[in-house]
Amino acid sequence: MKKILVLHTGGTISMSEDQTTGKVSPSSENPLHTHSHLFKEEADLIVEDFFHLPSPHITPKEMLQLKERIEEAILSHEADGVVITHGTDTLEETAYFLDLTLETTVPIVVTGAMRSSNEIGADGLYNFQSAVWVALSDEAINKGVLVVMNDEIHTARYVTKTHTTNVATFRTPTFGPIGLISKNEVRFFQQLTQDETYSIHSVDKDIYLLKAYAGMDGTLFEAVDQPETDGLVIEALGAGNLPPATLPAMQKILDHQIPVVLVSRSFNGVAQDVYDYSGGGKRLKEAGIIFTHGLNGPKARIKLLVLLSNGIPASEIADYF
Ligand SMILES: NC(=O)C[C@H](N)C(=O)O
Repeated sequence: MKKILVLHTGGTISMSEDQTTGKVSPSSENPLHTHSHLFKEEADLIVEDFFHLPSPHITPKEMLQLKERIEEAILSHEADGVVITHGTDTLEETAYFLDLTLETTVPIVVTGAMRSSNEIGADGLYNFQSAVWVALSDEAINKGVLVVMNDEIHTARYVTKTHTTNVATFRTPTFGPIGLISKNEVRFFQQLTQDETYSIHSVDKDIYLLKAYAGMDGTLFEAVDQPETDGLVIEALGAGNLPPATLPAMQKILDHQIPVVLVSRSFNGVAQDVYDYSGGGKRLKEAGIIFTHGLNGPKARIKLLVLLSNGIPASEIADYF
């Protein structure tokens, strides 16, 4: 029987709702513990309450601790698969961080819930069951970190939370999910392999994320342009353009050798250096701004953090995006 390491980190999946006030808060006992027996015919679950945090409290430091615990379990052959339960607000960032830093073929699956454990139609136990099934599946081997929610399997790299409350919140814009769970069957549609991992031991970098808007000027860029700043990600307009009033401050950041990574604030598509006007993508790229292909802002920030934490010099960062 396969051994699955289950690391609970908190989030709505381990919360309950006060039936009189409607307030949702962390439960004293993880509600999923009462259901471990459901899997006794299928898997040997090793369960740990690793953190008990709402996911807005998760930082790269917790992500690194999680990565180190998983690495230890894999190296000691403690687990044939790993399931992580996590709050959904920052789930995509933790999942992508693990994807970029864990070099393994072992299935690693992240899941969560949109409804707390005692709400009508609670999705936590169902998503947890699906995640265990995916972690047990031979087809999930060597696919990098996967996110399983609401009967769908997504890559950590491109999945994103798209709705504040709907259980169908996790989507992969542009590319779509890579598999599904149909009743008790796990089916993959694509043969993916994990293609990049970086070894890191610390996450002490100051990287900021700014979003462009009509009429934006250089104020926020000037605030970010500090000696201790290690990097900047900008969610630019459309295919990858910025309002011209941002440019003088942006140029100063580039002159200070701070890597600036550009993604699009559009939900679908990839950033491209198309337009040749002041603030247009062609000119931004020529000025030294790094374009990404399909990552959203929070993911590009995680990747920049991982690359810089790995020791890659700012001058070489462009080669990795
Ligand atoms: N559905 C959730 O898990 C949301 C919650 N605020 C969290 O991320 O911790």
